[in-house]
Amino acid sequence: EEQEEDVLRELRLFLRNITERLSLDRRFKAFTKPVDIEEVPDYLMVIKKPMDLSTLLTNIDEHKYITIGEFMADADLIWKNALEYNPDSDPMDRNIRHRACALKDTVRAIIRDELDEDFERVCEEIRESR
Ligand SMILES: Cc1noc(C)c1-c1cc(NS(=O)(=O)c2ccccc2)cc(C(=O)O)c1
Repeated sequence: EEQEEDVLRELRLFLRNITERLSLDRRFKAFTKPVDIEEVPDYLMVIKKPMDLSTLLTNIDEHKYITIGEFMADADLIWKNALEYNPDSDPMDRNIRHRACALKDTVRAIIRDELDEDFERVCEEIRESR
C-alpha cells in the first residue's frame, strides 16, 4: 500500500546516494562503467555476471531492489569480479585488486554507518510479503 511505496522510495534515495558517492570517488573510476569488451575481449568468458556502478543506478531506477541485501549482492559483484578477473601478482592486477578491496570496505562502512536497522527490517518484511 502507500506506506510501503514510501519506504521503497526512501530506500531508492538511499541506494542512489551511496552509488553516486562511490561513482565520484576517483579510486573507483574503473568500476563506473561496464568493462569494455572491445578492450577486454575474453572478459565475458571469465566473468558470468558483469556489474558496475552505472548498472547499479539503472537497477535502482527500475525498482529492482526491495532490500539493502539485494543491492549489496549486486554491489559485491563489482569487486568480486575484479578480484576474479585480475588474480595475478603483476602490478596491474595488484592495483585493480587494491581498488576492488577499497570499494568493498567503503560500501560496507557506509551501510554500517548510515543504514537504520529498523528501516532495513521494514524493507525485508515488504520483500517477504510479496
Ligand atoms: C574493472 C575491471 N575489471 O577488469 C578490468 C581489466 C577492469 C578495468 C576496466 C577498465 N575500463 S575499460 O574496460 O573501459 C578499459 C580497459 C582497458 C583499456 C581501456 C579501458 C579500466 C581498468 C583500469 O584499471 O583502469 C580496469
